[in-house]
Amino acid sequence: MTQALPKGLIVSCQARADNPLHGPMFMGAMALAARDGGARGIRANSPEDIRAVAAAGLPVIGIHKVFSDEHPVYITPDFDAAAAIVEAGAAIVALDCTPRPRRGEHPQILIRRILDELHAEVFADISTLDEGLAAADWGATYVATTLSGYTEYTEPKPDHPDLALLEALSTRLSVPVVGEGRFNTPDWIRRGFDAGAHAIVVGTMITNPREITRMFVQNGVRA
Ligand SMILES: CC(=O)N[C@H](C=O)[C@@H](O)[C@H](O)[C@H](O)COP(=O)(O)O
Repeated sequence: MTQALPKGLIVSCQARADNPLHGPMFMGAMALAARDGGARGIRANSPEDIRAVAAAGLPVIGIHKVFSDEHPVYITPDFDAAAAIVEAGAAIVALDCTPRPRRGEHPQILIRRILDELHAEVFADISTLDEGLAAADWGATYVATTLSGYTEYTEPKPDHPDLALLEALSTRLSVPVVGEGRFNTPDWIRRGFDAGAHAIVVGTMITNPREITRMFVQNGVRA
């Protein structure tokens, strides 16, 4: 089966409401810049931003973040969120496939409905090997390390990607495995591909000038 997501670098173009670059105009421009720099795909949040980044002509991994005080799951937590981003032009839907409480369907049901009813591919964001194996069993088209370090039961936010998880998934799975989360330098990306990644998603270090500036200030500036 041919997948929509090519091998290579995928750039995540996201800016939350408190970020000066929030909004479809900026995210659309980021996607064009990423395409011209060699990105093979774009990850974007919300129907508005997805419509804007689609103009770059690359495959889009769409997410729809819905934050709530009641549930820890916020990345595409239910079927309506998935349907809205497919309608906006995402051929691939990424969703949280951890077993944590959510407002929508169990991920097993959600994956099936996205495949069968929306005819989109499914990109499973997971945080452990078991979660990745389960998501692939349930039919996910891709499995990605996105949530490692961001669930209560995984190592809290180390400053490097989870290469061990990437390698374990690549060894065990036949679906393409994607590295995502804290791939902050080209060297980490190389190591990610060496560990078996089909693609690597980079966000912050390419599309978030506020965090890039902070990193320079904290690590390079002498007071
Ligand atoms: C945990 C979570 O919500 N991750 C989000 C998923 O869409 C984004 O905030 C990240 O920026 C993205 O995964 C890329 O990772 P990094 O920015 O580290 O390159």
